[in-house]
Amino acid sequence: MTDSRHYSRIPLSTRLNGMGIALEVEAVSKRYGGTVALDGVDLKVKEGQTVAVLGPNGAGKTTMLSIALGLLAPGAGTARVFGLPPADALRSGAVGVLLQDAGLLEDVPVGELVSAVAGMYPAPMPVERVLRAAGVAEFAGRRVGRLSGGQQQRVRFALALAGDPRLLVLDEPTVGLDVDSRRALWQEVRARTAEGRTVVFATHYLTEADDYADRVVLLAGGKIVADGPVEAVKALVGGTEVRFVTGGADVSAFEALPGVRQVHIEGRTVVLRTGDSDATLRALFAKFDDVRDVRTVSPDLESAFVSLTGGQER
Ligand SMILES: Nc1ncnc2c1ncn2[C@@H]1O[C@H](COP(=O)(O)OP(=O)(O)OP(=O)(O)O)[C@@H](O)[C@H]1O
Repeated sequence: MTDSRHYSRIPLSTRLNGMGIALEVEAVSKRYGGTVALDGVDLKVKEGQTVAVLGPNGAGKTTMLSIALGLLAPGAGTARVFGLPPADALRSGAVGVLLQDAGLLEDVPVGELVSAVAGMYPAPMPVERVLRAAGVAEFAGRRVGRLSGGQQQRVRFALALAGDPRLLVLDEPTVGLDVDSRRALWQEVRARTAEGRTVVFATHYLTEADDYADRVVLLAGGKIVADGPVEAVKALVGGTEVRFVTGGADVSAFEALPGVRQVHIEGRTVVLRTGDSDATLRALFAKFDDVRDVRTVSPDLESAFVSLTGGQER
């Protein structure tokens, strides 16, 4: 028979092992007065995934992450982290969080702050390692309030790492960071995902999603409008572009080529959007002998973003 007293002494982070789903929101909605911030959002993040949450300003990214972490009450729906109410998972040290503009204690030296926060967790990362990983070691003795905006953002990242969490949730983590600090942050994120840890981050930098995420969740107007591997989301915009220069021929001749869905002309360049670039190219060369400077361009995340969010501001 299980001894429940004994069980309750096992650190929560151990009890969470092997549950499979790191973060989950189900049928979550949230309104602020007349504004619908989230409208029936479902999201399950498996352990080990690196998920980028993208969307224009006001799409609901921060609201969704805050609800998922139990920092904001949903109007409807539920949130779980490692199968538990989010507050319990957060207390256990299983989750590290970096939120936009999170306030920091200003009068405390960086090293002391990191050390105090690490001390609240059952199995923290060694403080020296946190300071190095977040790139704050060089100013560990300085008071937080004296640091620049980018340096303070690095301190926020350090605090997110302090508990050596199995899940990191980062809301626009590289805002205000210089090139080297960005690279260092992503290097640490990569090191963690290589160990099978889970990372969920919101960003406006599509290249960050492209480079570091294995899954993209695209929010617009409080709804998830695309969710899948980066390549699949890119493919949603439909097909490859074939561009070439030609002396003549009219649009309808190109429209008749196999696979072609759309044709437009940019000066002397013809741009075909095709669902089967191999077939299009074979027929193009067979039928038109004055075609030159042929290039094929795969859709990028930027075009997927614009097409799926209706070209809203981001
Ligand atoms: N405390 C609040 N009071 C009123 N409206 C709010 C509040 N917080 C968010 N909203 C509104 O909810 C919607 C979603 O906001 P949210 O901050 O989640 O978007 P976001 O995708 O994170 O945007 P951004 O990219 O600008 O950070 C927006 O229309 C925003 O104006």
